[in-house]
Amino acid sequence: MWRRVISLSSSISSSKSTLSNQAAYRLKVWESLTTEPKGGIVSWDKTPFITFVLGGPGSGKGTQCEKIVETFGFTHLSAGDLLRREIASNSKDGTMILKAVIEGKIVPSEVTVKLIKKEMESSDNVKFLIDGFPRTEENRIAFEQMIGAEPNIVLYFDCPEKEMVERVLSRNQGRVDDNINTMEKRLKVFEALSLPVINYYSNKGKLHKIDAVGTVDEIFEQVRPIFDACKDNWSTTGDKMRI
Ligand SMILES: Nc1ncnc2c1ncn2[C@@H]1O[C@H](COP(=O)(O)OP(=O)(O)OP(=O)(O)O)[C@@H](O)[C@H]1O
Ligand SMILES: Nc1ccn([C@H]2C[C@H](O)[C@@H](COP(=O)(O)O)O2)c(=O)n1
Ligand SMILES: [Mg+2]
Repeated sequence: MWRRVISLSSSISSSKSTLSNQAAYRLKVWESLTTEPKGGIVSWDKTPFITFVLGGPGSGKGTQCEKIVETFGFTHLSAGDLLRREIASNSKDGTMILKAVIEGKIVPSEVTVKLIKKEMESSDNVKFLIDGFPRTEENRIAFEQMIGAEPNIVLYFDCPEKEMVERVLSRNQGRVDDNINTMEKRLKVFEALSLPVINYYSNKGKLHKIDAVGTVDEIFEQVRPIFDACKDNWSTTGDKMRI
């Protein structure tokens, strides 16, 4: 397995420029389409507290989100889960989403942000963990434009590729993308398109980098103080929002 990951790493640089070019093109198209926010941004009764949860495939985002929900009362919105729900419900975008997920590609931002927005609007909570999003600069800009908000903090679970591959291949949850072929593609996409987003938040001083190797409880002990330190920020938020 390790050997396969090493060879994958060496192929990343050759594929990166193509992926980046595609992303830059899509970003340009997106920006040209979104001079005005579509469908109106969310209007809040109380200021939301938004956490983006980032990290490579299998780095443990969902696992840590469950612990954050239990301990700090956040609402967990996993972009991947919302997209899988669309596939399962045979919605109009279901086939397109399934194809993207199997190929390890990123679904167009407008589709994903609409799903997130719907969940945020119908929630009584104002503390959100948005897991696996934004995966690209296009995702990030779409969120800002369609939701009209930015994250308060961003968590980044930093995990070696070897560990991510092992975790994904032993996950056993029946996911169509938990196989070595899709995983190799997802790792390339993560490096080419998601790392720039992580750097963006690092430059803004919003990033909390967490070493994602260790037991689930050990990792959570790095996460806990981040939220303890934010409690004052969200204690002024209420529990209702409206459109
Ligand atoms: N610290 C850990 N040590 C060992 N295994 C872990 C750890 N954290 C999570 N796992 C396991 O690794 C697998 C991947 O974890 P999880 O689903 O939380 O990752 P993820 O970042 O949400 O992945 P994806 O981006 O593919 O949704 C799961 O089977 C989970 O039980
Ligand atoms: N912002 C996102 C999040 C997810 N996807 C697609 C592509 C991913 O490989 C897949 C699974 O996501 P995960 O459960 O690993 O977070 O869903 C996307 O296109 N855009
Ligand atoms: Mg997950």
